[in-house]
Amino acid sequence: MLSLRPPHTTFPRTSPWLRWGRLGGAAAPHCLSAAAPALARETAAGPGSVSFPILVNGCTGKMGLAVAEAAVLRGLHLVPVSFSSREKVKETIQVGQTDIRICGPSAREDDLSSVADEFPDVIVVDYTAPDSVNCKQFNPLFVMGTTGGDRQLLYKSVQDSKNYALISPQMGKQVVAFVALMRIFAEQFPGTYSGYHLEVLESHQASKKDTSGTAKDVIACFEKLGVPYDMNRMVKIRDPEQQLEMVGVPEEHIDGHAFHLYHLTSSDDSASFEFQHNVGGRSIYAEGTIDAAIFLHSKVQSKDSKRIYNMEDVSREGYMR
Ligand SMILES: NC(=O)c1ccc[n+]([C@@H]2O[C@H](COP(=O)([O-])OP(=O)(O)OC[C@H]3O[C@@H](n4cnc5c(N)ncnc54)[C@H](O)[C@@H]3O)[C@@H](O)[C@H]2O)c1
Ligand SMILES: O=C(O)C1=N[C@H](C(=O)O)CCC1
Repeated sequence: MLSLRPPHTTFPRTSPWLRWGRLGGAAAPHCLSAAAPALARETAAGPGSVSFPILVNGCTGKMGLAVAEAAVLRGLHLVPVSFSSREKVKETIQVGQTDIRICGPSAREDDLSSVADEFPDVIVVDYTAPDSVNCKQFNPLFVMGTTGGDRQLLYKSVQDSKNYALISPQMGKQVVAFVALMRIFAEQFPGTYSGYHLEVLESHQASKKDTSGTAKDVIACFEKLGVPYDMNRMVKIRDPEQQLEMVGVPEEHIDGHAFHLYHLTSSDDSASFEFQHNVGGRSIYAEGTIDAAIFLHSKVQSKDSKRIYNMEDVSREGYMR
């Protein structure tokens, strides 16, 4: 079933998922070249830069740690506490010169209210798990990178509180721009792909509990373009062996990657279109998150009338490095 003919000579009838095996080794390094420079190359805050306290929830996880490291390198003041899941509570984590005390979820509202007193302008960044998305933030100014949970409720609670927040399931600026492009595409050419069939595949680390929030946003654009899609049909790959052999995820990124493929086929199979965005590691998200925190801090300082932002706002206002 695997087509080995060059893509321009064929309109594949096979599942694009199967064709990922063929794309594997060759495509991955090229796709991964979009990743941001390694965090280690970043320098501390330069002239004209800002500094404010930042508290990162989920520091025992991959994103939380990457964001904490990026915060230090960008000259922000890392608050030495972090919320995590119950089993990690005894841990202390060192990031730069800061020893971060890990607190359990139950401490979220009580023990740490003193942090908000001590650091009134602290921005809280959350990279935990879908089941904590709707927990009340002890501090009203936050950047929500965690995906899943009840998103409507999340927006409603921020709206009701009239506080500031930046919420995005996608912090990587190149992917944010791709999703924005898809949105504009759909707004300008609604219904263009009516009658087409859509296949969506997403591959993430085995620990990812929810469906990709980015894929959901892109699918909403395809729906405007005329292609209805049942989310239950999405192929979600979480098995490391399949990821290595079929998707072509490099081994070093098995624990942290986001590979997406959207494939459109016309009803008579005479035309097909394919969109991909493949990211390995956490660096583009960590950098984007710091950009988001700096952006949100500036909005709070200027008492901006808009209260809830997304990454498109950050990018459009030139905050993404
Ligand atoms: N917005 C983005 O651009 C973006 C990028 C990458 C990951 N993510 C999302 O961020 C989240 C974290 O990703 P990760 O790769 O760091 O995962 P991870 O599993 O490496 O880390 C999650 C951390 O959260 C902690 N945790 C789990 N449940 C918790 C709870 N109820 N309360 C507090 N802490 C809890 C865990 O102990 C762990 O340390 C996921 O939802 C993921 O989808 C978003
Ligand atoms: O869990 C991840 O890894 C990612 N999740 C986001 C999503 O759900 O779309 C995107 C970035 C990587």
